[in-house]
Amino acid sequence: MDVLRIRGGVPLSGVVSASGSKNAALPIMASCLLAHGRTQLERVPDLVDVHTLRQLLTDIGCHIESHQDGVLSIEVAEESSSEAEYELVRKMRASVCVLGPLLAKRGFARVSLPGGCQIGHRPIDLHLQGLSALGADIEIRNGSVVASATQLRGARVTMSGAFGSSVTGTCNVMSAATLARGTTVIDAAAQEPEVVALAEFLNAMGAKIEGAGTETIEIQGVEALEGTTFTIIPDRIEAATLLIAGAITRGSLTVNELCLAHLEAVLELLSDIGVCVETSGNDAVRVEAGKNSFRPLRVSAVPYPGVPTDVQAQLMAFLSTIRGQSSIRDQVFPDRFIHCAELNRMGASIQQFGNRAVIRGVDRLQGAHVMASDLRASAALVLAGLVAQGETVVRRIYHLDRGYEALERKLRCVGADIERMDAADCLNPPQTELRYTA
Ligand SMILES: CC(=O)N[C@H]1[C@@H](OP(=O)(O)OP(=O)(O)OC[C@H]2O[C@@H](n3ccc(=O)[nH]c3=O)[C@H](O)[C@@H]2O)O[C@H](CO)[C@@H](O)[C@@H]1O
Ligand SMILES: C=C(OP(=O)(O)O)C(=O)O
Repeated sequence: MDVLRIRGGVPLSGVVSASGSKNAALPIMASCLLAHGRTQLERVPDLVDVHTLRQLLTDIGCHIESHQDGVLSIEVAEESSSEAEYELVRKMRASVCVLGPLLAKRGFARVSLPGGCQIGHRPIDLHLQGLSALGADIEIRNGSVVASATQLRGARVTMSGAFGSSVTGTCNVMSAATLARGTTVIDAAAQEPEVVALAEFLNAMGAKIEGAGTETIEIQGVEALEGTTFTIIPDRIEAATLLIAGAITRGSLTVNELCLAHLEAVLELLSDIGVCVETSGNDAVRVEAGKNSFRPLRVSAVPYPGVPTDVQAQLMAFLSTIRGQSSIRDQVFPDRFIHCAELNRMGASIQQFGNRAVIRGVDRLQGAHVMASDLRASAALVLAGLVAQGETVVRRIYHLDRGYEALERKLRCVGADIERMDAADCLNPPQTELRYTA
């Protein structure tokens, strides 16, 4: 099993590019099931979740070819199987996004209940209520959702749950509604850029969707959708992770090929902390953190356009290195705090109180052997390792590989001392000495 070994303390400097967005690419790939003819997707990130979904789509009849530079062509070759098996679905949350398209196009879907990151309770009741409202018969049988419908009908549905709107729930219902008879209105729709990207993609295939990016989405059903060509939006979570890598190492780092508009809350937060943030056009940001003194602060992770829950762990790593007391509340996934204990192993001082973590900044983190528990927790541990004194070994990086394209290569290009190696070659915990600030 691979691990990442990081020797911390190098301020990152230079230029690095954001990849295409995982969370936009996955529902878009799933929605290719709705179309006749071939779709060409550009800027698809090369990461494990994309490979997993590719396998799943192949199993249910898609013909998929990879071309150079992240170009993927997807065409439905046959429709005899509409069953997404546990072995693949358990590996990632977004596999549930095939449910709506299969139901709308083939009238039947059997999809294992999804896996994904262990970041707390992750029901799919809003997906199922939405699809039922469109006329589907749905039951849970032996760990799978079994859904059928001869013809979906437009309806008014809500995506409002106890912790906000569901992102993949909105994607599922919106894509199913494209082929429903009549008009569907989704109230309390998720407003994330990935939902907007999916709506734009579906419209490019011939759907009639309005209002994506607001809390009300209206979809007029059409008879059929046709393949198209579409470019995946930049990954705002990866971009934020890279910017925090620049800041936490007190470096000077430019991230380009990102979408500035999608990162406003994160950039404002970095500025509030005291990081010098310079933007250039709509697609590049430089963080300069060498000589600044930073301020602790209170952050709440909330739905878009606020600070994303998917950046919460990475921010926590950064705040751990800033003197004074900060706090982070996660209002989307109130239990998403497994990384606290691992950051504390590196000398951080973090205490969890319900959906809030209180962080007392320390002068220095120390290298340690740590274990990744989920995708963004892995990223947080890598960031902590980049600034820690001595050597950090991050284990279980298969979580990281699910959602980051070539992260260690990108970090190495801007100066990080980071390498992937076999766990067996990295057995001895590093010798470090812990020094806390009072
Ligand atoms: C593949 C993908 O795009 N994953 C993202 C997506 O996950 P995902 O779409 O799974 O997350 P949701 O937006 O559905 O979840 C948001 C909140 O709603 C709750 N909920 C969700 C569905 C439901 O049917 N009932 C319900 O109560 C969840 O438990 C959570 O508290 O959005 C999350 C929130 O921005 C991100 O962290 C994930 O990276
Ligand atoms: C939580 C995430 O992914 P998933 O929803 O696939 O578990 C994520 O991308 O941070």
